[in-house]
Amino acid sequence: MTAGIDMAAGRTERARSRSRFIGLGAVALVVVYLAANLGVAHGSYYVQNLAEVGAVFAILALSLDLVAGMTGLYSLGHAGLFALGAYATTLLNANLGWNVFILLPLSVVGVGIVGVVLGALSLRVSGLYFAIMTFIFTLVVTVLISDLDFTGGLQGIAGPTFPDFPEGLSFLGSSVAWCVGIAFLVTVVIVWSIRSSAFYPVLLAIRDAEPFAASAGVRTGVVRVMMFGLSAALAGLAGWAFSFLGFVSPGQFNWTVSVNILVMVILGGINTRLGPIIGAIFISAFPVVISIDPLVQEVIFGAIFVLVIVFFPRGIVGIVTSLARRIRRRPLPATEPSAPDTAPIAEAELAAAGEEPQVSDEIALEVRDVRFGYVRGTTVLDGIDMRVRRGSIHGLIGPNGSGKSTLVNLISGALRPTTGTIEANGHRIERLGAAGRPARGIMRTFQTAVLVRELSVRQNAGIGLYSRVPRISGRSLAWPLFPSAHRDDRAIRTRATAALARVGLGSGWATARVADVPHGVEQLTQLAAATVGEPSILILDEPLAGLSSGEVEQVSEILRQLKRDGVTVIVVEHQTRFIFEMCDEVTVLAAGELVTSGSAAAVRADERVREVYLGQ
Ligand SMILES: Nc1ncnc2c1ncn2[C@@H]1O[C@H](COP(=O)(O)OP(=O)(O)OP(=O)(O)O)[C@@H](O)[C@H]1O
Repeated sequence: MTAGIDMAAGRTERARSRSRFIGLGAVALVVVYLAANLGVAHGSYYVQNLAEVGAVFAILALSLDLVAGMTGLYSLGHAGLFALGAYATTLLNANLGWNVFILLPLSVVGVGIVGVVLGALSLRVSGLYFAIMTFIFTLVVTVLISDLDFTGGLQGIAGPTFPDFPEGLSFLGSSVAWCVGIAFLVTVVIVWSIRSSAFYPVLLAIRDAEPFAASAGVRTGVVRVMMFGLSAALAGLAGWAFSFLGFVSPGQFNWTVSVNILVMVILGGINTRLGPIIGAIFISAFPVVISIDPLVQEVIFGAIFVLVIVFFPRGIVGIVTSLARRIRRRPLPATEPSAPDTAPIAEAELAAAGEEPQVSDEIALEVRDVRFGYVRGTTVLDGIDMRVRRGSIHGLIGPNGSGKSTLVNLISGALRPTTGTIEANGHRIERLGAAGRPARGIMRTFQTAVLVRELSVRQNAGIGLYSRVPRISGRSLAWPLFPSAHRDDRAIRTRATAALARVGLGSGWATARVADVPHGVEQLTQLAAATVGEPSILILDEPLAGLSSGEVEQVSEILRQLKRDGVTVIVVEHQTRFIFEMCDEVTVLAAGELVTSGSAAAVRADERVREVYLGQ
């Protein structure tokens, strides 16, 4: 007991000194930033221009990393968005005399709205098609600014003059250097804040494991569009700041600029804190500092880029972090989740539970006359009825291709039935998307674990709490500044740790990256993510696939415990022995039709089941 208290005290002390360290680090960074900005603002024209252009491109690279790195949207539209910010500021100032400080929110919000519209249109397609759509956007913008009379055509137009500091502040030096520097700082704060927030794992889930994110309650399409809007707004900010550096002309915003911004992100290190900044500084400063023949320079750039992509896909920062990880690497626990390091459900807890709880007669979930076909005119499920009693373990079995996963996908909202109704906890849910299920108390796992491989086991488990954290996306813009965010971080961590312990994954696994853990641990992590939000209905699609006999026994124990906790469990599984041992009731499908549904004993004895499923 004393040891436990001492350990807790030790942890608190460590946490305190860690946050003191982070606080001191933040103060040191601000001091370094202010000193650097002051130095630039007093520097020569050459130094100022180098730093200002570098900072503008760093804003662009960070804004692109928000979508390319965090949500997997490789945009080639950022030069177009950048141009809109720069031209809007220049033209509205030159022609209408609007103040540059009024043009700041206008550029940011205006380009942000363009980004939302472009994102909403382009996100109907993905991957390569998304890149092409956004590339076309940049082409259209550059054609327009080249051909229209009032934009100054190919010659361009002189940008507005940024007002100097008033007399008393003239010791600060160049006001443009501060303007660009502050725009850069604001971008860093927003992007880093999102990276440090509880929303960040959710974004990576949208990128790498979309069905998992949707099953946790994330409206993935909406979040993608909003992220693209935010990224566009930051590109608009870069354009606003850039307009004060001299002339704006079409050549500064053509499609090669979009490619360059992407190269900055990838070369520096995609989805890393410093990578986009390092990439932007390197690519924008290289031609200025090393003055060589442009052709030779292009060749050197190309060679560096190819080498990095082939050998170090995570860029310059990736090289450093993988070296650091190699030095720090800690051994993982034994591969069996029931090994000593893990914490299988406590014996005492099981003993205290006593007799198996009675299953109530209340219906938790009812499927009525559901029909579905993947292609119009075909039928995969034909008039399925299924009633699941509250607190029961309900098995769903049938030969391969009988429609079990399809039915599970209809219940969990990944698909919508052609006709028929689905009612859960007294609410009709058949028209509600997957993201609406957690609010109705429904969570699920997948046949093949769908997780974010670069995140830890605990971070993945925490994603299951998404729908329980209020305004998580909005607060992520300034996450460290909200006291409530610190409370949420702690709560997510504590609940995810507890959920992992409930499925037998002790602290040894919690911090391991999913990419490094064995299959059994992945399956249990899915289970922890699905149960962390304490759903009333849990759907498990083949939870035993690929598990060892020890792990199967462990999953059986977990199901028994869930039943004791009053959770209704629907389980699809091929291992009939497990199904008939574990389940109160079983529904059998064959070729998309209902064969029978009833108590496990009755179904087991049913001749039709033996024929269609057991092959007897
Ligand atoms: N995305 C899809 N598009 C078209 N047809 C599909 C799709 N997914 C499944 N099917 C078809 O629907 C039918 C039912 O498939 P489903 O995966 O639901 O069966 P299952 O009982 O879960 O099979 P298994 O036990 O092999 O996972 C099969 O004929 C399958 O080929």
